[in-house]
Amino acid sequence: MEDIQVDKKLIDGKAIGTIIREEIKERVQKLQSKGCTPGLAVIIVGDDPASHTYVKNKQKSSVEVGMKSELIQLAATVSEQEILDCIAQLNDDDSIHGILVQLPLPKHIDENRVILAIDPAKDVDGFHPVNVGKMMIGQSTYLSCTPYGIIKLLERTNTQIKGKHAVIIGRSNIVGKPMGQLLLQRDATVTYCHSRTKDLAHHTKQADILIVAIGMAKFIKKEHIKEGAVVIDVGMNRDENGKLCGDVDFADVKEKSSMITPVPGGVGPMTITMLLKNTLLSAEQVCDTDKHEDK
Ligand SMILES: Nc1nc2c(c(=O)[nH]1)N[C@@H](CN(C=O)c1ccc(C(=O)N[C@@H](CCC(=O)O)C(=O)O)cc1)CN2
Ligand SMILES: [Mg+2]
Repeated sequence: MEDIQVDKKLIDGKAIGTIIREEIKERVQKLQSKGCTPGLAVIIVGDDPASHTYVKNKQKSSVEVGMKSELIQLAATVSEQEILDCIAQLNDDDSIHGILVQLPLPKHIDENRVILAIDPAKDVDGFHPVNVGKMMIGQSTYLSCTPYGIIKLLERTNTQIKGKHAVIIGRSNIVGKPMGQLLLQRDATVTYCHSRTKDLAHHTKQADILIVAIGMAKFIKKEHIKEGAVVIDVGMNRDENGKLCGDVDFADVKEKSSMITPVPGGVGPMTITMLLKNTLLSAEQVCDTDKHEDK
């Protein structure tokens, strides 16, 4: 018999993402049998190679689960009004259930105005203030894909959240801030840390669940964590050899943690998985008469 080595400490976002994508695919097939194909439109501005890679991945993944994918590529010199016009057209297009604008945008474009132009019902990134507001007060809505994916990683690994102390390093609108809210709603005690936090290790050492989104390669060492902590690494950096790595020094921290996400293959694949999930939910709202609880 084949001996399959399973690393029990590793939170395998790629594997968990694949299982969830299979579930999404089945639900897409159900919609298709009723004559409705979920459609995702992605707007990309400029030619940042990393952004183009993520967008290609989003397109490929959406087609793999049976969705229609539409790509709108705009030059880096495009005016803000042209982007807004493009969004207005997609808002009115009944074959499109999800719209996202790949970030970051060029400096001359106001990201907030662009996000505000997306119909909240099609905002599958969960970045529109209406959806952020709903999330804050615990109403059913599209959740920002990275924190939503992290919640799914914790759930699917049976990590208890209730009563645990979760420490988040990072306070961005798309990861840190919503992450804390989602954990709070699941009865965690939440501490936010950031670049100005004094004695960071004092806080991180108290974490049962440590979420790291600080943007500094291999910054978190074993001295920063409590024995047995669950460590979630949102970072994506290049190390001194140009190799992709997280904000956590994986080799240093792994032994002391009870579970840890790798980079690559941890949080990243879940971000795209939850984008597919949000697009599915949007299409179900429009096409399906069945009620779906799990938003
Ligand atoms: N409109 C949005 N823009 C951006 C988002 C977002 O959610 N919506 N998030 C990031 C980029 N991003 C998706 O857009 C993203 C980044 C990385 C990954 C990922 O799977 N990473 C892999 C490694 C990839 C590699 O080899 O380079 C991993 O961690 O395993 C997915 C999505 C900013 N912009
Ligand atoms: Mg800008």
